Amino acid sequence: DSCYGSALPTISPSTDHRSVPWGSPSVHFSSLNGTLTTCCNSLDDVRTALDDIDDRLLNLLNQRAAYVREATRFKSTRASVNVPSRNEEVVRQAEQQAVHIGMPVTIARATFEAILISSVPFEQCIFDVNPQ
Ligand SMILES: C=C(O[C@@H]1C=C(C(=O)O)C=C[C@H]1O)C(=O)O
Repeated sequence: DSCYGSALPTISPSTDHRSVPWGSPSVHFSSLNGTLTTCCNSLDDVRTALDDIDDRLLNLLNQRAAYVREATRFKSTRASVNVPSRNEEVVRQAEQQAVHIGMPVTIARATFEAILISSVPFEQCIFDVNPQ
């Protein structure tokens, strides 16, 4: 729907007070034995799933930080640590992939902007603490 685009629409809610849960579970996934499962039946169910995904994201971000650290080894000057054109390419690729896999583009863009505004200072710090 319209909330998956790169610009979010401003739409006032059709009703402001709803009996919960409204709608029907919208997360469909294959469980271990291959049967189709849906989630969720409670806010606790939702938060348990989010906590699990956040843990996996942190592990991936840890791996990414290890490669960012490695990139520093190929930079000869501090000024060459930050590469704005490459930063833009990383965000643009994330936005394009988001469209491709049908995920909200606003989330992809904001997430990768946050990754870059934290990765560059991290890489600069690694550069600074490693005198040659
Ligand atoms: C990792 C690099 O260094 C910096 C960090 C980047 C990143 O986290 O993806 C991208 C570009 C650079 O600003 C690189 O040059 O590729």
